[in-house]
Amino acid sequence: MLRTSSKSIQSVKTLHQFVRFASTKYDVVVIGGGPGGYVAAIKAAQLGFNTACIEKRGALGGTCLNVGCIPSKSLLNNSHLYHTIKHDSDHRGIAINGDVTVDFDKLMGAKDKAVKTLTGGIEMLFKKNKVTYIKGEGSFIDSKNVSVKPIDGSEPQEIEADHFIVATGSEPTPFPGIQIDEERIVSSTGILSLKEIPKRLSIIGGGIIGLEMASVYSRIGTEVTVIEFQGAIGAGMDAEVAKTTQKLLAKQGLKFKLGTKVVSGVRDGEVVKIEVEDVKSGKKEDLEADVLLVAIGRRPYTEGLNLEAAGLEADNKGRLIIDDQYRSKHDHIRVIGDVTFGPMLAHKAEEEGIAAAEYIKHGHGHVNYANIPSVMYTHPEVAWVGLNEEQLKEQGIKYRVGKFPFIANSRAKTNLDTDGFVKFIADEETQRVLGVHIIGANAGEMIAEAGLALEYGASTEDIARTCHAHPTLSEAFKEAALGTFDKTINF
Ligand SMILES: Cc1cc2nc3c(=O)[nH]c(=O)nc-3n(C[C@H](O)[C@H](O)[C@H](O)COP(=O)(O)OP(=O)(O)OC[C@H]3O[C@@H](n4cnc5c(N)ncnc54)[C@H](O)[C@@H]3O)c2cc1C
Ligand SMILES: NC(=O)c1ccc[n+]([C@@H]2O[C@H](COP(=O)([O-])OP(=O)(O)OC[C@H]3O[C@@H](n4cnc5c(N)ncnc54)[C@H](O)[C@@H]3O)[C@@H](O)[C@H]2O)c1
Repeated sequence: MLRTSSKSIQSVKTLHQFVRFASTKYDVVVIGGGPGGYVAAIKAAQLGFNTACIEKRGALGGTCLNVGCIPSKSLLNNSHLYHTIKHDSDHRGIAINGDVTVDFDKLMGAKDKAVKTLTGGIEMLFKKNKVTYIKGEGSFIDSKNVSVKPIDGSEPQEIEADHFIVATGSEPTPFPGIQIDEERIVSSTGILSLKEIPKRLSIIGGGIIGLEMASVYSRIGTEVTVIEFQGAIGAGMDAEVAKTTQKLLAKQGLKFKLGTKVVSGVRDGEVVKIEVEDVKSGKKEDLEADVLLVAIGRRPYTEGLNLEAAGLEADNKGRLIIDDQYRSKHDHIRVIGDVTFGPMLAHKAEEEGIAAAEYIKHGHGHVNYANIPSVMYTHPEVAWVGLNEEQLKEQGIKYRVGKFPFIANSRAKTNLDTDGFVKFIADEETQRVLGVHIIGANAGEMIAEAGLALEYGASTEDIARTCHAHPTLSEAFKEAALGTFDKTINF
């Protein structure tokens, strides 16, 4: 049952005013309905709190379900399927009699359907768990009250809560001087909803968004150029894996301009003119594209939240400042997900959502920040968890590497899909798993086994002595573990 605060009852005179202006009180109010917020709200309700979630988008699921993880994976999966059928069928004994073409509207339609089903599913979960879904923009009045501007244009509503969980997410980092119109010069949102397949796509940023979207469009016929400021792609991948990834993506037709600075990007009618400069030599070059994607990272989003009224503070990158229990300077306002510290990943936000609700209820919660997997859903996929060689060298930790290539794995051979390898990094003395880096088909699924190993402090010998089914790609995982302390069997 909802409770109405005595403060607001005192201030109302008529029943009409009471209905319009009474502040509704909850135990827990979550601001933002993305993977962090919606999971926190469900968990809080499951723990017995009277919970509401305020979301202004008009759909639950946040960036991830609406304009991030889900639509991008739909396009990645279906473009991969198309590419495989068109270019990789003949030698598998599959004859295509007739044209294989892309119906771009339907490709986009399949993506929209996946998004709609999943975001609608969260509404059902809210109903099932008795979370009140408030559709509007939440703005702090003070540290105990928020005002909600409903998206249907009705009167603002005041909400009071004992606890707040702020999960307002992130937005694309703008490129100074480049104007996004979401038509020709697009952010990650626009690239997921283009009206037609561009002939030429230039992408600023060779990070995860850049490479996933480069893969989608390259597979369906677009000429793609990735412009990256650093000397390597992959934004934080193990250097050896990043190098192999670039080689394989280049073989698929992607062009890379590494160590290259973008000077300007301007729409000129139906084309975009881009001026770039070699970071080392300073040599300038003019490029032209039909679409330019700006994907140089994301930044925390707090617009409209009225941080000052609640006394919330942000650091110089806009991340809301919290302690190790997600508490802002007020114990009853916690902050999770992209809007605060840590990797901007949906599963990280979800884990924090659970932990924040548990902290409120029990005073303790758990997220292991040393064990958050990353996956890039290109083909082959790239996945990693734990530390990479560069980080270990920096920290002066002695380690051993075990590697196993998919070319020597029987299942990969039967699948005619043998690119990539599994790389284990283990402590030199104890063989404790320190990091796992995989490039290969299904790497994103396989990395879960590495996560479990890290969580339980397994040694590579524990893994090598665990029976893995034959023939599976996971045998490469087992053999790479073996390779850190003994000879591999099949390579
Ligand atoms: C193209 C793309 C692909 C991605 N792919 C992956 C992937 O494959 N795997 C992965 O792990 N991560 C992926 N990410 C990252 C992932 O989307 C984010 O890490 C994740 O969504 C963060 O969750 P969150 O709950 O912190 O914030 P968000 O998902 O951003 O949700 C915040 C929500 O809060 C709402 N909000 C903001 N302010 C207010 C307010 N004042 N009142 C009410 N509501 C408000 C917003 O409307 C939004 O819906 C991808 C991102 C992009 C852009
Ligand atoms: N599969 C996934 O898990 C997935 C998919 C998409 C996005 N995401 C998340 O979304 C976030 C944003 O993704 P992203 O790809 O925008 O960021 P990113 O941090 O992954 O990559 C940005 C890249 O842009 C480069 N860059 C920055 N400024 C530049 C400039 N001026 N010129 C040229 N290059 C420049 C960086 O060096 C980096 O390589 C990431 O934190 C990522 O974790 C995750």
